[in-house]
Amino acid sequence: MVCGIAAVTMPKPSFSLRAEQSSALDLSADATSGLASHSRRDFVFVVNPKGANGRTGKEWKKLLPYLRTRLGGHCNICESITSGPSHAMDITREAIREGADAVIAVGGDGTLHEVVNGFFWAGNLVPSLDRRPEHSTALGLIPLGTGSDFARTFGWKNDPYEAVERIVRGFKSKLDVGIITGQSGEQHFFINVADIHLSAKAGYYASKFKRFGNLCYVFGALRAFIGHTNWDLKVKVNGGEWEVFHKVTALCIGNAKFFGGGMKITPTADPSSGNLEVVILQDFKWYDFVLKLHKLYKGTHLSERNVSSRSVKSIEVAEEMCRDDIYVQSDGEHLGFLPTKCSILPAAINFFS
Ligand SMILES: Nc1ncnc2c1ncn2[C@@H]1O[C@H](COP(=O)(O)OP(=O)(O)OP(=O)(O)O)[C@@H](O)[C@H]1O
Repeated sequence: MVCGIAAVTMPKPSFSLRAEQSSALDLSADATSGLASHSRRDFVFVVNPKGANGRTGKEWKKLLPYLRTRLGGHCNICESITSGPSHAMDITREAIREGADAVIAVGGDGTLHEVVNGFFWAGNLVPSLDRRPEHSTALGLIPLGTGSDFARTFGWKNDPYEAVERIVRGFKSKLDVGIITGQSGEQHFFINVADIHLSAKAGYYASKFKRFGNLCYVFGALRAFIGHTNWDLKVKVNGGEWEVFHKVTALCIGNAKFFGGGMKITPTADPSSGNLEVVILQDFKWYDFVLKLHKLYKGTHLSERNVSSRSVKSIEVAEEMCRDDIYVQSDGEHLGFLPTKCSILPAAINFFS
């Protein structure tokens, strides 16, 4: 048992799920037998109240009564509001350790990214402390962000009611997770797209303009063009030889298809394929973006002369000449600068789909 039927708001990462069981619920005889702890499923909703400029928090308040009606009969609904960046990660780890059946990210791609990273600790899936070894916590998503790009791969809209119905239906599929290692050697996990150079720089600046909604991506891109140069990058695929790609504008590594608020950048990616799809844009000038933007949004850019793509299990990317200023991001979150390494963890997480 993770927490009571009543929604519980937890301002700090360390919430004792089991402690709430006895106070919030009268489990009477079952509780003493130890069976009741697993008789109702425990679903933890990790809500970023500041997502989409605060819209996530407002929508969540409206959604909660509906959620209770649809799920409350079968599950303990545990609401956990994040207090700031990275909090979703801590909440998720704690919930999994305490035996939650599902952790559901409520917010945008940044919140989902943090929840996914919370499934891991020191490179491994976080184990549950009080469940059978075969128990696994499922991941869910109520997309309520600015871009909500991950949801687009499945054709989902920012519709929280539809998302609740998916969770009620309970159908799950296995999702691959990308692993990305930054300059410091520290591992991070991504579920959507990791990208390098211009797009990552644009993402970095877009995060500063979120108050303008989806326009943040336009402002971010315009800002990123200032001082941008297409650089030669070294790429090593699947542990092979280093290969030089000249004048790289952006290199994108997709577990899923969309980034930047709806751009279908890695159109052949499939988060259940066991592969990452790499798309490299070379020697793009600013006017190429004007002329080819519609193709990037539709995902029809792979046939362009200066675009290449391939399916990989792992990829390493480094500067041909050391520069230390080539941006790297994963799932729209700034990670640092090159060099970087990515690989895939196939079928790592059960996902409500
Ligand atoms: N309570 C909080 N206050 C401020 N920032 C928060 C809080 N909780 C989480 N965050 C941060 O907000 C960032 C953005 O949130 P989120 O991704 O949910 O919304 P978004 O940026 O509007 O959507 P998208 O990423 O889909 O464009 C997250 O990366 C997270 O670190």
